[in-house]
Amino acid sequence: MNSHDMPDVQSSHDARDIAIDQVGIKAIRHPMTFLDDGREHATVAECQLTVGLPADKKGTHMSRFVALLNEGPLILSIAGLSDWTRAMIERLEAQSGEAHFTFPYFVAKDAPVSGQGAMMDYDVTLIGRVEHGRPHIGLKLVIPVTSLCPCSKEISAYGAHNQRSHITVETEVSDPALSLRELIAAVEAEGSCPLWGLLKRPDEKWITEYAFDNPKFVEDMVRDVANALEGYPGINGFSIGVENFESIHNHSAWAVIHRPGR
Ligand SMILES: Nc1nc2c(ncn2[C@@H]2O[C@H](COP(=O)(O)OP(=O)(O)OP(=O)(O)O)[C@@H](O)[C@H]2O)c(=O)[nH]1
Repeated sequence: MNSHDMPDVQSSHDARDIAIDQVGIKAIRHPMTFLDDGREHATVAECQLTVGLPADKKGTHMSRFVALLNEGPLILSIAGLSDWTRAMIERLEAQSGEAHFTFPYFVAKDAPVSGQGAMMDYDVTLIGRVEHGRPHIGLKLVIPVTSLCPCSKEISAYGAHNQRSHITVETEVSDPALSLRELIAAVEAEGSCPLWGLLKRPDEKWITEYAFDNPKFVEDMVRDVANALEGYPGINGFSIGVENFESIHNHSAWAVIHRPGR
């Protein structure tokens, strides 16, 4: 029995008269090449692909999302995301849709003193959205840094507690030529110290002293990142969340700043 002889339940009429904002698939992993700064980055994306479904339609065409992912290699860039999302919506015979791709983005970084190179990974989500025919590109970055507590430094005879922190930035992209690598570098500079994959002893001494000379509360970091992103070319509005995985507590310190886009 081929599919033409089978009942097409998804395409049947639905009498409840309730439109669905987003329906589709999530948590599907797929090999992907991400283009940024003129370079190809091999990675694996976790995808969430959805479309809007009109009130009178029973179901969407679920299999078509997967078919689209598998049509040739998945090669994406910030600039190419809108076209991919449009193609998805067309394929699903929908009017609106969203495509989320979450993946580790690897940057080759040289240690600050020894210069030894190693990969460092950042979690990135690219979000393509088409609504009322208009494309929008969203971005979510999770950037790990070191933070060192200014209070602890001030009150202690020696040392200061420090920890790994996550700076999460969500923003709308207004210029598809935006460089992800440069944006990550601009944000990570606002921690007490950036992270590297590989550090030899001279590097470890350097980063220990660098963080000690740049103590920051969670409030300092969220404000400094907001300052760095205010007027940053190629983005429109942002939300910044900073989480310090406190080494002196079994809980996190957390701060958020929202700046709506124009
Ligand atoms: N809409 C919908 N589909 C589901 C659901 N659960 C499973 N399916 C999918 O139903 C799919 C088959 O339906 P379609 O994608 O419409 O397949 P088809 O009708 O053969 O293909 P088209 O003619 O392209 O629509 C399978 O890929 C399943 O993943 C669900 O809750 N809703």
